[in-house]
Amino acid sequence: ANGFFLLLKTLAHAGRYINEHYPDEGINYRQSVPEYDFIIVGAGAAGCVLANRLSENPQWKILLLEAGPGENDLQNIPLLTTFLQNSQYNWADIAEAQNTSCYGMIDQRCSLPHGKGLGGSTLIDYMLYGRGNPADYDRWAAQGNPGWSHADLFPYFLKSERAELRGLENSTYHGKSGELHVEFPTFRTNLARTFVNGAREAGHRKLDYNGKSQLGVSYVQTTGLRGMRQTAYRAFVEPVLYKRPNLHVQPYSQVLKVLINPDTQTAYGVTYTRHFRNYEVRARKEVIVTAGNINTAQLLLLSGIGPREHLQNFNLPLVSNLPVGQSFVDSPVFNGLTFVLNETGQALLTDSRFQLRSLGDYFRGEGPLTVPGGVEAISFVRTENATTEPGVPNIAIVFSTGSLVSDGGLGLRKGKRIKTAIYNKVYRPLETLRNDQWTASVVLLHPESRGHLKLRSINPYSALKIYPGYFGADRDVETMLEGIKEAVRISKSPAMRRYDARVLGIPLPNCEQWDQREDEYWRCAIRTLSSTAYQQLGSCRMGPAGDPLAVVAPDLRVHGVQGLRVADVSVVPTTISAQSAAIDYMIGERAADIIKDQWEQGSSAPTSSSDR
Ligand SMILES: Cc1cc2nc3c(=O)[nH]c(=O)nc-3n(C[C@H](O)[C@H](O)[C@H](O)COP(=O)(O)OP(=O)(O)OC[C@H]3O[C@@H](n4cnc5c(N)ncnc54)[C@H](O)[C@@H]3O)c2cc1C
Repeated sequence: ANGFFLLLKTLAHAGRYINEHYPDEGINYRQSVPEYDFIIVGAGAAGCVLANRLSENPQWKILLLEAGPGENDLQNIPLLTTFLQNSQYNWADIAEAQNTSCYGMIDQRCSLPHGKGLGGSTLIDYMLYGRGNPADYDRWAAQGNPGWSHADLFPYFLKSERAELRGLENSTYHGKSGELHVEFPTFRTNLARTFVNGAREAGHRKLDYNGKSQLGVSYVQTTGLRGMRQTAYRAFVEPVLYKRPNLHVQPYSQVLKVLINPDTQTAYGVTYTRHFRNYEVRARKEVIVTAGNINTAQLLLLSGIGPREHLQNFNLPLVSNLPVGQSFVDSPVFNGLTFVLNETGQALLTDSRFQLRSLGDYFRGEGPLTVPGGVEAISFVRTENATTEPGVPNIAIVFSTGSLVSDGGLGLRKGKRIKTAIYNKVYRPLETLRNDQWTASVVLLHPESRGHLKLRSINPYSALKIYPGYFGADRDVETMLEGIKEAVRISKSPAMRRYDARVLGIPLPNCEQWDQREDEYWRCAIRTLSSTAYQQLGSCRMGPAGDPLAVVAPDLRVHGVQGLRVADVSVVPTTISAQSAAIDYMIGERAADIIKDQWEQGSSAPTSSSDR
């Protein structure tokens, strides 16, 4: 399959070339004016929803500023997902060296990809659409965040969604008239069907994980539109941009600082850079930061909002002393559980004729290229020793056909920074093996371990120091181990035994002192090959005044500052039982309603959120 993946990679490069040489084509960018009502920083899922909903009011002028480029159809092929981490759409942050994890990554530093461009992380994500568990949101509300219980938020999930899910047409758990298409990929391998059947035999119920209950197995629901990636920008901004002269969008515009009047503690605009020139633009009403979990924290810190001592170390004048970056949490995934089959022809792109035909199929919205990164099914599991509420999973087992070598070692291996010595010893032999493989990626949904973020310098182009802290709590390793055992149990179900699938028998070089039948081997493997599951949250956590961990109030205003809100996954106060895109869309919807309520009720500014 290497040749075919090289072809796909070439297509992706062509897309990059087009973006770089014709940067504004097809983006409908309009030159900004000196003042807007609302400035939105970052065109990720939440930012795009906000741009759409706030510009519904023709009296309001909205500016959406985005640091990265526009999107490109050539890169919207879902199967290309693993390559996109090596594209211009990734900020490509790298964590600091870790003591308790990332042993298998170059310099013990795991990569932390997140999206850059119109659409944010939805440009490069795996497109899985999952909303988590009602209990996740009830936990937020119970911690002093009125308006954020599941009952409050459920309508917002439905509002965004336009479900076209075969078999769930009459489900009341799905929205039918929103902007964001949600579908099952049209293509399925027999191996995925067997996995779902095997999981059922192992006691997992087949269900809609976005329905009444979440514990069980399902084919993945994705944010695709007839097989093509649908980014947040394409869903929420592109369709309205020409119709709304009050909405301006500027790619290639990186915000450097939020401008805050130190006397009134009020945000009044931002400075940004575009094509090597700096600009200042003012906000009559509010600046809304939706720059993602990492960059939102960075922007606040650079603007004088953060822990007093940390800002003092950089001689940054303090605006509000808040724990920005202190509640960073990232769910790890273990990608090292690969099974080798006794058969060939079951994987996505094994046959060369099939590969070429698949390009034609793709343009009809069919075929294997519509499967995001090879991911086809998922089972949400509550393991025996789980501490989550009944019905709330602590592990997700994500099924994909193939293994780390299926993209020719060109995508995921590079994206994850896996050491060459490990790849060569353990995985490279699979490149020439005719037998098919499948991988169970085990995701820890509710880690106890916490990380944190710090400024590296006051240079806004310099990446933050990121300490994800994976497996700082031993308990997280044990939960992951339980997840691995459950995946192995599924592999031994009668349905799956048909393929006589065996766990890949080559041990990781740094764990060789243990036998693969011993738990200790897997504990070592977990700390070696786990990395981000792309569920980073909480760096600007939401909570009431007086909550020592809170950065924003339940109405998303930054504590102690007027005219400034944060409205993305960085505000999420506790972990969720899903990946984060659907949650980010929901936060955008909820934020838009809060803002409309506060400004449309009266013409004056909302009163100050609590000072501390
Ligand atoms: C590789 C990967 C796979 C994922 N897979 C899934 C999945 O399958 N399912 C799922 O639900 N979730 C997934 N996620 C997570 C999901 O995509 C994100 O949680 C979600 O999009 C977060 O949205 P956000 O708005 O908070 O941030 P982002 O989407 O990251 O958007 C922030 C935007 O702000 C811009 N920005 C940042 N700083 C500045 C600045 N200073 N000035 C101007 N603009 C700025 C960025 O360029 C970016 O476009 C994945 C994420 C990644 C990275």
